[in-house]
Amino acid sequence: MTDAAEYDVVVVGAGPVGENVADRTRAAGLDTAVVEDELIGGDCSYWACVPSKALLRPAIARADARRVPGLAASVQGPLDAAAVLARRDEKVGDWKDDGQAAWLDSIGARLYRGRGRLHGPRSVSVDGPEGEHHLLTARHAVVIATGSRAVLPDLPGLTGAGAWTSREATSAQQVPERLAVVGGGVVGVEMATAWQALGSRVTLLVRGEGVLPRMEPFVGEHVVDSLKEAGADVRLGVSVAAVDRPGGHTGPVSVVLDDGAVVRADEVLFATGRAPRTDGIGLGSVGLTDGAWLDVDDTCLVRGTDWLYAVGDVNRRALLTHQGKYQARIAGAAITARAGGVPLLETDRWGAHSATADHAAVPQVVFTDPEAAAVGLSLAEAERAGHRVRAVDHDLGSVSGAGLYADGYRGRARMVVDLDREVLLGAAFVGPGVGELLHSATVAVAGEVPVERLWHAVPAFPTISEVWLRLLEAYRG
Ligand SMILES: Cc1cc2nc3c(=O)[nH]c(=O)nc-3n(C[C@H](O)[C@H](O)[C@H](O)COP(=O)(O)OP(=O)(O)OC[C@H]3O[C@@H](n4cnc5c(N)ncnc54)[C@H](O)[C@@H]3O)c2cc1C
Ligand SMILES: NC(=O)c1ccc[n+]([C@@H]2O[C@H](COP(=O)([O-])OP(=O)(O)OC[C@H]3O[C@@H](n4cnc5c(N)ncnc54)[C@H](O)[C@@H]3O)[C@@H](O)[C@H]2O)c1
Repeated sequence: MTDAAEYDVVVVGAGPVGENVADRTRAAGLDTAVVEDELIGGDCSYWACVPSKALLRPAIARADARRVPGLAASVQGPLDAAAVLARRDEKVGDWKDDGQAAWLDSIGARLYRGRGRLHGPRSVSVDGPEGEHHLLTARHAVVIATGSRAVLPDLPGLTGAGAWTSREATSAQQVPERLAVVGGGVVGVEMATAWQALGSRVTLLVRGEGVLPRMEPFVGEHVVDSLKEAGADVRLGVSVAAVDRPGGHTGPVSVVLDDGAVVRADEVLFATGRAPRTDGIGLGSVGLTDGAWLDVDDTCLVRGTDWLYAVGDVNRRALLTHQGKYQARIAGAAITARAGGVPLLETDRWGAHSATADHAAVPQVVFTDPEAAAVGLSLAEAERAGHRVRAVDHDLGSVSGAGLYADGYRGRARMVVDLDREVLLGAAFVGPGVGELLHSATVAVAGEVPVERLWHAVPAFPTISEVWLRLLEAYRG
Protein backbone atom coordinates (compact mmCIF):
# COMPACT_ATOMS: atom_id res chain seq x y z
CA MET A 1 0.00 0.00 0.00
CA THR A 2 1.21 3.48 -0.80
CA ASP A 3 0.44 6.38 1.48
CA ALA A 4 0.52 9.89 0.10
CA ALA A 5 1.48 13.08 1.88
CA GLU A 6 2.16 16.68 0.93
CA TYR A 7 4.89 18.96 2.30
CA ASP A 8 6.29 22.35 1.43
CA VAL A 9 9.76 20.88 1.02
CA VAL A 10 11.06 17.32 0.57
CA VAL A 11 14.76 16.73 1.22
CA VAL A 12 16.31 13.50 -0.09
CA GLY A 13 19.43 12.58 1.91
CA ALA A 14 20.05 13.47 5.56
CA GLY A 15 23.80 13.97 5.55
CA PRO A 16 25.13 17.17 7.11
CA VAL A 17 23.91 19.12 4.09
CA GLY A 18 20.36 17.73 3.88
CA GLU A 19 20.01 18.21 7.64
CA ASN A 20 21.00 21.87 7.30
CA VAL A 21 18.50 22.54 4.53
CA ALA A 22 15.75 21.05 6.70
CA ASP A 23 16.92 23.19 9.62
CA ARG A 24 16.63 26.37 7.53
CA THR A 25 13.26 25.55 5.95
CA ARG A 26 11.80 24.44 9.29
CA ALA A 27 13.09 27.63 10.95
CA ALA A 28 11.18 29.55 8.27
CA GLY A 29 8.00 27.62 9.11
CA LEU A 30 7.88 25.41 6.02
CA ASP A 31 6.55 21.84 6.39
CA THR A 32 9.57 19.68 5.67
CA ALA A 33 10.03 15.95 5.08
CA VAL A 34 13.46 14.31 5.09
CA VAL A 35 14.18 10.96 3.42
CA GLU A 36 17.20 8.88 4.48
CA ASP A 37 18.07 5.31 3.56
CA GLU A 38 21.09 4.79 5.80
CA LEU A 39 22.18 6.80 8.83
CA ILE A 40 21.05 10.35 9.59
CA GLY A 41 24.26 12.40 9.57
CA GLY A 42 25.53 10.89 6.32
CA ASP A 43 29.00 9.84 5.28
CA CYS A 44 30.59 12.79 7.08
CA SER A 45 29.46 11.65 10.53
CA TYR A 46 30.14 7.91 10.19
CA TRP A 47 32.62 7.17 7.36
CA ALA A 48 34.42 10.39 6.49
CA CYS A 49 35.18 13.65 8.36
CA VAL A 50 34.46 12.60 11.93
CA PRO A 51 36.10 9.14 12.08
CA SER A 52 39.07 10.24 9.94
CA LYS A 53 39.77 13.21 12.19
CA ALA A 54 39.34 11.00 15.28
CA LEU A 55 42.02 8.68 13.85
CA LEU A 56 44.30 11.60 12.96
CA ARG A 57 44.04 13.67 16.14
CA PRO A 58 46.36 11.43 18.26
CA ALA A 59 48.85 11.24 15.38
CA ILE A 60 49.00 15.03 15.11
CA ALA A 61 49.06 15.61 18.89
CA ARG A 62 51.93 13.13 19.28
CA ALA A 63 53.90 14.67 16.42
CA ASP A 64 53.44 18.15 17.95
CA ALA A 65 54.47 16.92 21.41
CA ARG A 66 57.58 15.25 19.99
CA ARG A 67 58.78 18.68 18.83
CA VAL A 68 58.75 20.18 22.33
CA PRO A 69 61.83 19.41 24.46
CA GLY A 70 60.79 18.54 27.99
CA LEU A 71 57.73 16.77 26.64
CA ALA A 72 59.22 14.84 23.73
CA ALA A 73 60.77 12.09 25.84
CA SER A 74 57.36 11.19 27.29
CA VAL A 75 55.76 10.57 23.90
CA GLN A 76 58.29 8.38 22.08
CA GLY A 77 56.22 5.19 22.39
CA PRO A 78 53.64 3.82 19.96
CA LEU A 79 50.05 5.01 19.97
CA ASP A 80 47.59 2.86 21.90
CA ALA A 81 45.78 1.77 18.74
CA ALA A 82 42.95 0.03 20.58
CA ALA A 83 42.21 3.22 22.54
CA VAL A 84 42.36 5.36 19.38
CA LEU A 85 39.92 3.04 17.57
CA ALA A 86 37.62 2.98 20.63
CA ARG A 87 37.59 6.82 20.75
CA ARG A 88 36.83 6.85 17.01
CA ASP A 89 33.93 4.45 17.62
CA GLU A 90 32.61 6.76 20.34
CA LYS A 91 32.88 9.85 18.10
CA VAL A 92 30.73 8.14 15.46
CA GLY A 93 28.19 7.05 18.07
CA ASP A 94 28.99 3.41 17.32
CA TRP A 95 27.36 3.94 13.91
CA LYS A 96 23.94 4.61 15.46
CA ASP A 97 21.91 7.70 14.64
CA ASP A 98 19.39 7.94 17.51
CA GLY A 99 20.74 11.35 18.55
CA GLN A 100 20.44 12.74 15.03
CA ALA A 101 16.92 11.32 14.65
CA ALA A 102 15.93 13.02 17.91
CA TRP A 103 17.36 16.30 16.61
CA LEU A 104 15.35 16.06 13.37
CA ASP A 105 12.28 15.40 15.48
CA SER A 106 13.08 18.41 17.69
CA ILE A 107 13.08 20.80 14.72
CA GLY A 108 9.74 19.41 13.59
CA ALA A 109 10.91 17.75 10.37
CA ARG A 110 9.19 14.50 9.39
CA LEU A 111 11.65 11.64 8.81
CA TYR A 112 10.99 8.91 6.26
CA ARG A 113 13.45 6.02 6.43
CA GLY A 114 14.02 4.44 3.03
CA ARG A 115 15.29 5.11 -0.43
CA GLY A 116 13.98 8.27 -2.06
CA ARG A 117 13.46 8.51 -5.79
CA LEU A 118 12.03 11.27 -7.97
CA HIS A 119 8.67 10.31 -9.43
CA GLY A 120 8.12 13.16 -11.84
CA PRO A 121 8.16 16.89 -11.03
CA ARG A 122 7.78 17.80 -7.31
CA SER A 123 7.17 14.17 -6.40
CA VAL A 124 9.32 11.72 -4.42
CA SER A 125 8.58 8.06 -3.82
CA VAL A 126 10.08 6.32 -0.79
CA ASP A 127 10.64 2.59 -0.46
CA GLY A 128 10.92 1.85 3.24
CA PRO A 129 12.92 -0.93 4.90
CA GLU A 130 9.79 -2.97 5.70
CA GLY A 131 8.45 -2.79 2.13
CA GLU A 132 6.26 0.25 2.83
CA HIS A 133 5.77 2.89 0.10
CA HIS A 134 5.20 6.59 0.44
CA LEU A 135 4.51 9.16 -2.24
CA LEU A 136 5.52 12.63 -1.14
CA THR A 137 4.52 15.76 -3.02
CA ALA A 138 6.42 19.01 -2.53
CA ARG A 139 4.46 22.25 -2.80
CA HIS A 140 7.63 24.34 -3.24
CA ALA A 141 10.87 22.36 -3.54
CA VAL A 142 12.56 18.99 -3.69
CA VAL A 143 16.16 19.06 -2.51
CA ILE A 144 18.64 16.37 -3.58
CA ALA A 145 21.37 15.99 -0.96
CA THR A 146 22.41 12.40 -1.60
CA GLY A 147 26.18 12.97 -1.46
CA SER A 148 28.90 10.99 -3.18
CA ARG A 149 30.59 7.61 -3.01
CA ALA A 150 34.15 6.40 -3.63
CA VAL A 151 34.99 5.32 -7.18
CA LEU A 152 37.34 2.43 -7.90
CA PRO A 153 39.35 2.35 -11.12
CA ASP A 154 38.69 -0.40 -13.63
CA LEU A 155 41.73 -2.64 -12.95
CA PRO A 156 42.29 -6.36 -13.45
CA GLY A 157 41.80 -8.27 -10.20
CA LEU A 158 40.24 -5.36 -8.28
CA THR A 159 36.59 -6.42 -8.34
CA GLY A 160 35.93 -8.77 -5.46
CA ALA A 161 39.41 -8.24 -3.98
CA GLY A 162 38.01 -6.62 -0.84
CA ALA A 163 39.89 -3.37 -1.44
CA TRP A 164 39.29 -0.65 1.12
CA THR A 165 37.55 2.57 0.14
CA SER A 166 37.27 5.55 2.48
CA ARG A 167 34.49 3.69 4.29
CA GLU A 168 36.70 0.79 5.39
CA ALA A 169 39.69 3.08 5.98
CA THR A 170 37.70 5.11 8.49
CA SER A 171 35.84 2.23 10.17
CA ALA A 172 38.40 -0.62 10.30
CA GLN A 173 38.65 -2.38 13.65
CA GLN A 174 42.18 -3.76 13.17
CA VAL A 175 45.46 -2.15 12.19
CA PRO A 176 46.81 -3.93 9.09
CA GLU A 177 50.49 -4.73 9.31
CA ARG A 178 51.07 -3.41 5.78
CA LEU A 179 48.73 -0.98 4.03
CA ALA A 180 49.02 0.13 0.40
CA VAL A 181 47.25 3.42 -0.33
CA VAL A 182 46.48 4.35 -3.94
CA GLY A 183 45.86 8.06 -4.63
CA GLY A 184 47.60 11.24 -3.50
CA GLY A 185 44.48 13.33 -2.89
CA VAL A 186 43.13 14.35 0.49
CA VAL A 187 41.82 10.92 1.52
CA GLY A 188 45.07 9.24 0.43
CA VAL A 189 47.41 11.47 2.44
CA GLU A 190 45.16 11.71 5.50
CA MET A 191 44.66 7.97 5.73
CA ALA A 192 48.34 7.27 5.02
CA THR A 193 49.20 9.61 7.92
CA ALA A 194 46.68 8.02 10.30
CA TRP A 195 47.45 4.36 9.63
CA GLN A 196 51.23 4.88 9.57
CA ALA A 197 50.91 6.49 13.02
CA LEU A 198 48.68 3.64 14.21
CA GLY A 199 51.39 1.11 13.36
CA SER A 200 50.84 0.04 9.75
CA ARG A 201 53.72 0.08 7.30
CA VAL A 202 52.19 2.32 4.65
CA THR A 203 53.13 2.48 0.98
CA LEU A 204 51.55 5.50 -0.72
CA LEU A 205 51.23 5.11 -4.49
CA VAL A 206 50.73 8.40 -6.33
CA ARG A 207 50.15 8.70 -10.05
CA GLY A 208 51.22 12.35 -10.31
CA GLU A 209 54.49 14.05 -9.42
CA GLY A 210 53.19 15.20 -6.04
CA VAL A 211 50.34 14.91 -3.56
CA LEU A 212 47.45 17.33 -2.93
CA PRO A 213 47.53 18.59 -6.53
CA ARG A 214 44.83 21.21 -5.94
CA MET A 215 46.98 23.10 -3.42
CA GLU A 216 50.17 25.14 -3.91
CA PRO A 217 52.99 22.71 -4.87
CA PHE A 218 55.05 23.48 -1.72
CA VAL A 219 52.19 22.19 0.46
CA GLY A 220 52.34 18.66 -0.92
CA GLU A 221 56.15 18.68 -0.79
CA HIS A 222 56.10 19.30 2.99
CA VAL A 223 53.49 16.56 3.48
CA VAL A 224 55.49 14.02 1.44
CA ASP A 225 58.73 14.80 3.32
CA SER A 226 56.97 14.33 6.62
CA LEU A 227 55.26 11.08 5.60
CA LYS A 228 58.65 9.71 4.57
CA GLU A 229 60.19 10.77 7.90
CA ALA A 230 57.34 8.97 9.67
CA GLY A 231 58.43 5.81 7.85
CA ALA A 232 55.95 5.63 4.99
CA ASP A 233 57.18 4.51 1.57
CA VAL A 234 55.97 7.25 -0.77
CA ARG A 235 56.23 6.51 -4.49
CA LEU A 236 55.45 9.33 -6.90
CA GLY A 237 54.78 8.99 -10.62
CA VAL A 238 53.61 5.37 -10.43
CA SER A 239 50.43 3.79 -11.75
CA VAL A 240 48.69 0.67 -10.52
CA ALA A 241 48.18 -1.87 -13.32
CA ALA A 242 46.50 -4.74 -11.43
CA VAL A 243 45.61 -6.19 -8.05
CA ASP A 244 46.09 -9.82 -7.09
CA ARG A 245 44.59 -11.30 -3.92
CA PRO A 246 44.83 -15.10 -4.04
CA GLY A 247 42.69 -15.48 -0.88
CA GLY A 248 39.68 -13.72 -2.44
CA HIS A 249 38.68 -10.63 -0.48
CA THR A 250 41.00 -11.21 2.51
CA GLY A 251 44.62 -12.13 3.09
CA PRO A 252 47.79 -10.78 1.52
CA VAL A 253 47.32 -8.65 -1.55
CA SER A 254 49.78 -7.76 -4.32
CA VAL A 255 49.50 -4.39 -6.00
CA VAL A 256 51.16 -4.60 -9.41
CA LEU A 257 52.57 -1.34 -10.80
CA ASP A 258 52.85 -0.51 -14.49
CA ASP A 259 56.65 -0.79 -14.37
CA GLY A 260 56.25 -4.38 -13.16
CA ALA A 261 57.12 -3.65 -9.49
CA VAL A 262 54.89 -5.36 -6.94
CA VAL A 263 53.85 -3.88 -3.58
CA ARG A 264 52.78 -6.53 -1.08
CA ALA A 265 50.30 -5.53 1.61
CA ASP A 266 47.66 -6.86 3.96
CA GLU A 267 45.07 -4.30 2.85
CA VAL A 268 44.88 -1.90 -0.07
CA LEU A 269 42.97 1.39 0.06
CA PHE A 270 41.81 3.03 -3.15
CA ALA A 271 41.43 6.77 -2.52
CA THR A 272 40.89 7.67 -6.15
CA GLY A 273 38.03 10.16 -6.12
CA ARG A 274 34.25 10.31 -5.85
CA ALA A 275 31.10 9.78 -7.94
CA PRO A 276 27.66 11.32 -7.28
CA ARG A 277 25.01 9.22 -5.57
CA THR A 278 22.43 10.09 -8.21
CA ASP A 279 22.04 6.70 -9.85
CA GLY A 280 18.60 5.14 -9.49
CA ILE A 281 17.03 8.25 -7.95
CA GLY A 282 14.61 8.87 -10.81
CA LEU A 283 16.41 11.76 -12.49
CA GLY A 284 15.15 10.41 -15.84
CA SER A 285 11.57 11.06 -14.68
CA VAL A 286 12.28 14.82 -14.78
CA GLY A 287 14.40 14.86 -17.93
CA LEU A 288 17.82 14.69 -16.23
CA THR A 289 20.58 12.11 -16.61
CA ASP A 290 20.70 9.20 -14.20
CA GLY A 291 23.96 9.03 -12.25
CA ALA A 292 25.19 12.50 -13.27
CA TRP A 293 26.52 15.32 -11.08
CA LEU A 294 23.77 17.94 -10.79
CA ASP A 295 24.54 21.33 -12.31
CA VAL A 296 23.11 24.19 -10.23
CA ASP A 297 22.95 27.99 -10.28
CA ASP A 298 24.13 30.09 -7.33
CA THR A 299 20.86 29.57 -5.45
CA CYS A 300 21.52 25.81 -5.82
CA LEU A 301 18.55 25.40 -8.15
CA VAL A 302 19.17 22.66 -10.75
CA ARG A 303 19.46 24.43 -14.09
CA GLY A 304 16.33 24.15 -16.24
CA THR A 305 13.97 23.63 -13.26
CA ASP A 306 12.18 25.96 -10.85
CA TRP A 307 11.58 23.46 -8.03
CA LEU A 308 14.57 21.04 -7.84
CA TYR A 309 17.62 21.97 -5.76
CA ALA A 310 20.90 20.06 -5.37
CA VAL A 311 23.23 20.79 -2.46
CA GLY A 312 26.44 19.32 -1.07
CA ASP A 313 28.71 16.81 -2.79
CA VAL A 314 26.06 15.97 -5.37
CA ASN A 315 26.50 19.31 -7.20
CA ARG A 316 30.31 18.90 -7.36
CA ARG A 317 30.99 22.54 -6.47
CA ALA A 318 33.18 21.69 -3.46
CA LEU A 319 33.18 18.25 -1.87
CA LEU A 320 33.44 19.52 1.69
CA THR A 321 31.00 19.40 4.58
CA HIS A 322 31.32 23.05 5.58
CA GLN A 323 30.84 24.23 1.99
CA GLY A 324 27.79 21.96 1.54
CA LYS A 325 26.32 23.35 4.76
CA TYR A 326 26.90 26.88 3.43
CA GLN A 327 25.03 25.89 0.24
CA ALA A 328 22.27 24.52 2.48
CA ARG A 329 21.93 27.90 4.22
CA ILE A 330 21.81 29.72 0.86
CA ALA A 331 19.38 27.22 -0.72
CA GLY A 332 17.22 27.27 2.42
CA ALA A 333 16.98 31.06 2.19
CA ALA A 334 16.20 30.92 -1.55
CA ILE A 335 13.50 28.26 -1.12
CA THR A 336 11.92 30.26 1.70
CA ALA A 337 12.00 33.51 -0.27
CA ARG A 338 10.50 31.90 -3.38
CA ALA A 339 7.84 30.09 -1.33
CA GLY A 340 6.92 33.45 0.24
CA GLY A 341 6.54 35.05 -3.18
CA VAL A 342 9.51 37.42 -2.80
CA PRO A 343 9.64 38.95 -6.29
CA LEU A 344 13.38 39.51 -6.54
CA LEU A 345 16.01 37.36 -4.84
CA GLU A 346 19.37 38.78 -3.74
CA THR A 347 21.42 36.85 -6.27
CA ASP A 348 24.14 39.45 -6.81
CA ARG A 349 27.72 38.51 -5.86
CA TRP A 350 27.75 37.92 -2.07
CA GLY A 351 23.95 38.37 -1.93
CA ALA A 352 21.82 36.51 0.65
CA HIS A 353 20.66 34.03 -2.01
CA SER A 354 23.95 33.45 -3.85
CA ALA A 355 26.54 30.80 -2.93
CA THR A 356 29.30 33.16 -4.06
CA ALA A 357 31.92 31.66 -1.74
CA ASP A 358 31.79 28.46 -3.82
CA HIS A 359 33.61 30.39 -6.55
CA ALA A 360 35.84 32.69 -4.53
CA ALA A 361 36.55 31.49 -1.02
CA VAL A 362 36.39 27.73 -0.38
CA PRO A 363 38.51 26.87 2.67
CA GLN A 364 40.03 23.45 3.25
CA VAL A 365 42.18 21.98 6.00
CA VAL A 366 44.00 18.70 5.41
CA PHE A 367 44.68 17.09 8.77
CA THR A 368 48.08 15.61 8.02
CA ASP A 369 51.31 16.23 9.93
CA PRO A 370 52.08 18.99 9.07
CA GLU A 371 48.61 20.37 8.50
CA ALA A 372 47.81 21.90 5.14
CA ALA A 373 45.29 24.72 4.79
CA ALA A 374 44.19 26.81 1.84
CA VAL A 375 41.42 29.14 0.77
CA GLY A 376 40.52 30.76 -2.53
CA LEU A 377 42.78 30.53 -5.56
CA SER A 378 46.30 29.13 -5.74
CA LEU A 379 48.81 31.17 -7.75
CA ALA A 380 48.41 28.87 -10.77
CA GLU A 381 44.59 28.99 -10.56
CA ALA A 382 44.62 32.80 -10.30
CA GLU A 383 46.90 33.09 -13.33
CA ARG A 384 44.80 30.62 -15.30
CA ALA A 385 41.72 32.70 -14.47
CA GLY A 386 43.44 35.74 -16.05
CA HIS A 387 44.08 37.76 -12.88
CA ARG A 388 47.13 40.03 -12.65
CA VAL A 389 48.60 38.68 -9.44
CA ARG A 390 51.60 38.62 -7.18
CA ALA A 391 52.37 35.80 -4.75
CA VAL A 392 54.23 36.54 -1.54
CA ASP A 393 55.77 33.68 0.45
CA HIS A 394 57.19 33.46 3.95
CA ASP A 395 59.04 30.74 5.83
CA LEU A 396 56.79 29.94 8.79
CA GLY A 397 59.75 28.54 10.75
CA SER A 398 61.15 32.07 11.13
CA VAL A 399 58.03 33.35 12.92
CA SER A 400 58.56 33.62 16.71
CA GLY A 401 55.23 32.01 17.57
CA ALA A 402 56.02 29.03 15.34
CA GLY A 403 59.44 28.61 16.94
CA LEU A 404 57.79 28.53 20.37
CA TYR A 405 55.08 26.16 19.13
CA ALA A 406 57.63 23.55 18.05
CA ASP A 407 61.43 23.27 17.87
CA GLY A 408 62.63 22.89 14.31
CA TYR A 409 59.25 24.17 13.05
CA ARG A 410 59.01 23.72 9.28
CA GLY A 411 56.32 25.37 7.21
CA ARG A 412 55.52 27.97 4.65
CA ALA A 413 52.80 30.48 3.88
CA ARG A 414 51.70 32.18 0.68
CA MET A 415 49.23 34.91 -0.09
CA VAL A 416 48.09 35.62 -3.64
CA VAL A 417 47.25 39.27 -4.20
CA ASP A 418 45.10 40.66 -7.01
CA LEU A 419 47.23 43.58 -8.21
CA ASP A 420 44.32 45.40 -9.82
CA ARG A 421 42.09 45.44 -6.74
CA GLU A 422 44.78 45.04 -4.03
CA VAL A 423 42.83 42.29 -2.28
CA LEU A 424 43.69 38.67 -1.52
CA LEU A 425 42.50 36.02 -3.98
CA GLY A 426 43.92 33.15 -1.97
CA ALA A 427 46.20 31.99 0.81
CA ALA A 428 47.89 28.70 1.65
CA PHE A 429 49.73 27.47 4.72
CA VAL A 430 51.56 24.28 5.57
CA GLY A 431 52.97 23.58 9.00
CA PRO A 432 52.04 22.28 12.43
CA GLY A 433 48.93 23.98 13.83
CA VAL A 434 48.05 25.99 10.71
CA GLY A 435 44.51 24.60 10.45
CA GLU A 436 43.29 27.11 13.03
CA LEU A 437 45.02 29.92 11.11
CA LEU A 438 42.90 29.42 8.04
CA HIS A 439 39.78 31.30 9.06
CA SER A 440 41.68 34.59 9.21
CA ALA A 441 42.57 34.07 5.55
CA THR A 442 38.99 33.10 4.69
CA VAL A 443 37.72 36.35 6.25
CA ALA A 444 40.28 38.33 4.26
CA VAL A 445 39.39 36.62 0.97
CA ALA A 446 35.59 36.53 1.39
CA GLY A 447 35.59 40.05 2.87
CA GLU A 448 37.78 41.32 0.02
CA VAL A 449 39.66 43.27 2.68
CA PRO A 450 42.08 45.73 1.04
CA VAL A 451 45.72 44.82 1.69
CA GLU A 452 46.20 48.32 3.11
CA ARG A 453 43.54 47.63 5.74
CA LEU A 454 45.05 44.22 6.61
CA TRP A 455 48.09 46.22 7.73
CA HIS A 456 45.92 47.42 10.63
CA ALA A 457 44.83 43.87 11.61
CA VAL A 458 47.50 43.27 14.23
CA PRO A 459 48.34 39.61 14.94
CA ALA A 460 49.00 38.81 18.60
CA PHE A 461 52.56 38.11 19.70
CA PRO A 462 53.81 35.37 19.85
CA THR A 463 51.38 33.44 17.65
CA ILE A 464 51.89 31.66 14.33
CA SER A 465 49.46 34.28 12.94
CA GLU A 466 52.32 36.79 12.99
CA VAL A 467 53.11 35.33 9.57
CA TRP A 468 50.43 37.76 8.30
CA LEU A 469 52.66 40.65 9.33
CA ARG A 470 55.67 39.12 7.57
CA LEU A 471 53.66 38.48 4.39
CA LEU A 472 52.36 42.06 4.38
CA GLU A 473 55.83 43.48 5.05
CA ALA A 474 57.17 41.48 2.13
CA TYR A 475 54.32 42.66 -0.09
CA ARG A 476 54.86 46.33 0.84
CA GLY A 477 58.57 45.94 0.23
C1 LIG B 1 37.53 9.99 4.27
C2 LIG B 1 36.88 11.32 4.09
C3 LIG B 1 37.17 12.35 4.96
C4 LIG B 1 36.58 13.59 4.79
N1 LIG B 1 36.93 14.59 5.66
C5 LIG B 1 36.39 15.80 5.51
C6 LIG B 1 36.73 16.85 6.41
O1 LIG B 1 37.54 16.70 7.30
N2 LIG B 1 36.13 18.05 6.24
C7 LIG B 1 35.22 18.26 5.25
O2 LIG B 1 34.70 19.38 5.16
N3 LIG B 1 34.86 17.29 4.38
C8 LIG B 1 35.44 16.07 4.50
N4 LIG B 1 35.07 15.06 3.64
C9 LIG B 1 34.03 15.33 2.64
C10 LIG B 1 32.63 15.18 3.31
O3 LIG B 1 32.51 13.90 3.87
C11 LIG B 1 31.54 15.40 2.30
O4 LIG B 1 31.76 16.63 1.63
C12 LIG B 1 30.18 15.46 3.00
O5 LIG B 1 29.89 14.23 3.62
C13 LIG B 1 29.07 15.80 2.01
O6 LIG B 1 27.86 15.87 2.69
P1 LIG B 1 26.50 15.52 1.94
O7 LIG B 1 25.41 15.76 2.94
O8 LIG B 1 26.45 16.20 0.64
O9 LIG B 1 26.62 13.96 1.61
P2 LIG B 1 26.71 12.69 2.57
O10 LIG B 1 27.41 12.99 3.83
O11 LIG B 1 27.27 11.61 1.70
O12 LIG B 1 25.20 12.38 2.92
C14 LIG B 1 24.28 11.96 1.93
C15 LIG B 1 23.17 11.19 2.59
O13 LIG B 1 22.18 10.88 1.62
C16 LIG B 1 21.72 9.55 1.83
N5 LIG B 1 21.17 9.07 0.57
C17 LIG B 1 21.82 8.84 -0.60
N6 LIG B 1 20.95 8.44 -1.55
C18 LIG B 1 19.73 8.41 -0.97
C19 LIG B 1 18.41 8.11 -1.44
N7 LIG B 1 18.18 7.77 -2.71
N8 LIG B 1 17.39 8.17 -0.56
C20 LIG B 1 17.59 8.53 0.73
N9 LIG B 1 18.79 8.85 1.22
C21 LIG B 1 19.84 8.80 0.38
C22 LIG B 1 22.95 8.80 2.27
O14 LIG B 1 22.63 7.62 2.95
C23 LIG B 1 23.62 9.84 3.16
O15 LIG B 1 23.20 9.73 4.49
C24 LIG B 1 35.66 13.81 3.75
C25 LIG B 1 35.35 12.77 2.86
C26 LIG B 1 35.95 11.55 3.02
C27 LIG B 1 35.60 10.44 2.06
N1 LIG C 1 40.16 17.29 5.25
C1 LIG C 1 39.31 17.42 4.24
O1 LIG C 1 38.83 18.50 3.93
C2 LIG C 1 38.95 16.22 3.43
C3 LIG C 1 39.42 14.97 3.77
C4 LIG C 1 39.12 13.90 2.94
C5 LIG C 1 38.32 14.09 1.83
N2 LIG C 1 37.87 15.31 1.54
C6 LIG C 1 37.05 15.52 0.32
O2 LIG C 1 36.69 14.30 -0.25
C7 LIG C 1 36.87 14.34 -1.64
C8 LIG C 1 37.38 13.01 -2.12
O3 LIG C 1 38.75 12.81 -1.74
P1 LIG C 1 39.67 11.82 -2.56
O4 LIG C 1 41.03 11.92 -2.00
O5 LIG C 1 39.01 10.49 -2.68
O6 LIG C 1 39.60 12.43 -4.01
P2 LIG C 1 40.53 13.49 -4.73
O7 LIG C 1 39.86 13.77 -6.01
O8 LIG C 1 40.91 14.61 -3.83
O9 LIG C 1 41.89 12.69 -5.00
C9 LIG C 1 41.91 11.50 -5.72
C10 LIG C 1 43.30 11.32 -6.27
O10 LIG C 1 43.38 10.02 -6.81
C11 LIG C 1 44.08 10.09 -8.03
N3 LIG C 1 43.65 8.98 -8.87
C12 LIG C 1 42.49 8.85 -9.54
N4 LIG C 1 42.46 7.68 -10.19
C13 LIG C 1 43.63 7.05 -9.93
C14 LIG C 1 44.19 5.81 -10.30
N5 LIG C 1 43.54 4.98 -11.10
N6 LIG C 1 45.41 5.50 -9.84
C15 LIG C 1 46.08 6.35 -9.02
N7 LIG C 1 45.59 7.54 -8.63
C16 LIG C 1 44.39 7.88 -9.08
C17 LIG C 1 43.75 11.45 -8.61
O11 LIG C 1 44.76 11.87 -9.47
C18 LIG C 1 43.64 12.32 -7.35
O12 LIG C 1 44.86 12.96 -7.04
C19 LIG C 1 37.83 15.48 -1.94
O13 LIG C 1 37.32 16.25 -2.98
C20 LIG C 1 37.93 16.26 -0.67
O14 LIG C 1 37.43 17.57 -0.84
C21 LIG C 1 38.16 16.38 2.31
